[in-house]
Amino acid sequence: MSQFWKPGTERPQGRVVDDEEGGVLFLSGSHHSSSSSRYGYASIDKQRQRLPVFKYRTAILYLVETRATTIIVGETGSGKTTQIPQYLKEAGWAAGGRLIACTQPRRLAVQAVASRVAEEMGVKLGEEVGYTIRFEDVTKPDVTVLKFLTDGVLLREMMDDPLLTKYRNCELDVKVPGRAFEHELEKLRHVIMLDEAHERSISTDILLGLLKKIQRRRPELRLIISSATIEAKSMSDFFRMRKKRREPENEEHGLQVEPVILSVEGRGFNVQINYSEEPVQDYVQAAVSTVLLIHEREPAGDVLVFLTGQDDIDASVQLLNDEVQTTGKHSSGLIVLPLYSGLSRAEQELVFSQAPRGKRKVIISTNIAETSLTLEGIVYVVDSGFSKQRFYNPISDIENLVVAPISRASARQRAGRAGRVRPGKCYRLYTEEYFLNHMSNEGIPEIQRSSMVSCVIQLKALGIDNILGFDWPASPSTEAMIRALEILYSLRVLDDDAKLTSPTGFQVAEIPLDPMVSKMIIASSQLGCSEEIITIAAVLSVQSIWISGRGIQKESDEAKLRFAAAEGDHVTFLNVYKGFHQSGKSSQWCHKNYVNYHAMRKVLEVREQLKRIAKRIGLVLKSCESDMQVVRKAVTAGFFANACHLEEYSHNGMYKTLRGSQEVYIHPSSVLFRVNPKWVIYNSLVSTDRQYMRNVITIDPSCLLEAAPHFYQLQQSNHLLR
Ligand SMILES: Nc1ncnc2c1ncn2[C@@H]1O[C@H](COP(=O)(O)OP(=O)(O)OP(=O)(O)O)[C@@H](O)[C@H]1O
Repeated sequence: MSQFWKPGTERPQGRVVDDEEGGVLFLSGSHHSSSSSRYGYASIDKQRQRLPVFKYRTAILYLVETRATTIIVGETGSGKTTQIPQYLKEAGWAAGGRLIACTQPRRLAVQAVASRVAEEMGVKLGEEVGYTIRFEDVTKPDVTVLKFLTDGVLLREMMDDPLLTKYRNCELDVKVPGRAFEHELEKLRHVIMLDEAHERSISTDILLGLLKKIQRRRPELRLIISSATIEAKSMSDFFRMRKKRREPENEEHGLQVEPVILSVEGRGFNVQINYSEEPVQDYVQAAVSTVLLIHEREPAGDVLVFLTGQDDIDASVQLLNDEVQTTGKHSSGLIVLPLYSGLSRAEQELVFSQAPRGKRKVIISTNIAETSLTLEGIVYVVDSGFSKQRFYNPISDIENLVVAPISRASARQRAGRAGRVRPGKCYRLYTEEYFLNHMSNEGIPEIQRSSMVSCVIQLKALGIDNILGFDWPASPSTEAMIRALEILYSLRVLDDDAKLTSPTGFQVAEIPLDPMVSKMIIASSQLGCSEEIITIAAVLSVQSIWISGRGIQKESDEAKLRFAAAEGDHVTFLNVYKGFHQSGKSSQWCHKNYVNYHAMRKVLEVREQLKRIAKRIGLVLKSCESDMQVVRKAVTAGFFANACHLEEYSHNGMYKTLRGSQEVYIHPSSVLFRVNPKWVIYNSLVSTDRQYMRNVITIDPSCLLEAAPHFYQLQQSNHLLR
């Protein structure tokens, strides 16, 4: 490997050195001195005590006792996520029916951390320690005291309980005076921990703004904000109360409202960083070659590879599996597993299973595995240096998923996936010079590069009317806000006073999907095609149901033609779903038809969950059998804003969006590629050399006027009906 790889510059051990100084991600000053086997045999209590955060237990508990907001910064693997909630419980913060909540930005991390903490506490998952993620609640009322949940779920819970009073689970008599009041106040004291705040997910940012607001009303609500790399100072400034808002009576109760920062020193095991000597041209190919080299030359230990999305992960899984089958020489003993959010639960959980003796597990993942996860066997990490990120342009109202370079903070998180239970190595598929001089230090907060539509609807559902005046840790652009209000108004989710409409606005807010998809589902209930539309919504929620990859494009395109519907992709999805169902949900059927079996299992899961929600909010579940005209109408009711028409004299399939006149093309993966019907609606855009529409359906333009007369103004109607 020496020809290809350059180790990061060596530094003496013993002190945490910032990697900018020396080009080495220093995991020196390592807390663990034990070998992996020693570590493996240590009792759970011993393991817990060896974590760097343990030395800070008393300090943390003191700060939480005396401060409204505590910001804890510590290296990856120092024990923040798994230990701090347990310390709080041990110190009595869960006594008297209270609940300690700890949020994570990612679903997989929530499940993994909850089961680890349950194991450490020796309890059954779902009892004292539980978790809640979208569509899944594994907690027990009156029994669960430690609850892990996604930041998105906590936000949704706030819609029903804006002051989060349920986290105290006890009645309160607020009128009692004097010492009794203190007793009542005691009941209110509970802790919410926002973990991995450095990821700056939209939901975490909204929570930060909301919790700051709640704290003004309920300062006895304690907040812990924890992260590996957060810019602690700016977070602390955000929570600093402005003078006029300070409430001296809280300080009389011994509580200081000003935030405090605690820095936890010490890291996990050493991780040796290696950089590519030359810039890499093709990171998929480079990742595959690196895995094969590791397998050939390095001692036992599993490998975790970070790529960007389902396409390149599936491609590299296939390349590695081909290698295993054809040459067998270098690759026997490899077990290759994909990991991305489009996989079903069962498939995702495979990555936690232990490889059989003599085998090496290779997990190829998106950044879903970047934070909080401990995958026990991982010794080697391969980092492509890229991830798929959302970028939104409020002027064109186009949100793209773009493959973009990661930040140094992300690179450190990725490296940190090795070295959690024993020393490890990280292979970065970029040069050291690039890491030091060209990578940004932190990523851009998601809120500043996303459409605000979902965010606005959530805030509205929380009763926050002055959205433009909301206190954000990082402000979204005014254009994005205005654009979101405009879209929600046109979907008739907001009324003339920018309040949620009844029932549509409230129903849309209840469905945890993009409001356009939610509106499509609500319309389908009225049109009598909700069974079909819910299937379509479930398919749209996974990245792709097709198997694609190098060398199989022709076969996969031919297979797709077997299901292709003249109406477009949405109806094609219904044909695939029907075929899958009729085959008895068979994996062989999927294999034969180039359909991604994992993705179809996920579709089944999401579909069931959506049906449950639809019933709960009073929608009628009904099938339209073969009447695809109503299906198109329902899609139009949600996605009318994405209507496009083919340019009259276009010979290369150029469309223009009706609103904004943006130039767009049908994506080659669509069944309507090269068919080029006159009028279409798309579900999303991807941008490569051009703006491509993904998941496209033909429409009758008169349906646009029917679905959104206010949106497509009269002056456009002549053009529409031309
Ligand atoms: N499932 C697990 N199996 C074995 N060890 C684990 C597991 N989960 C956690 N650990 C041990 O606990 C340590 C601390 O994990 P924890 O997730 O609490 O750290 P953290 O500081 O929150 O890191 P990060 O910011 O990366 O999430 C790990 O480095 C590992 O040694």
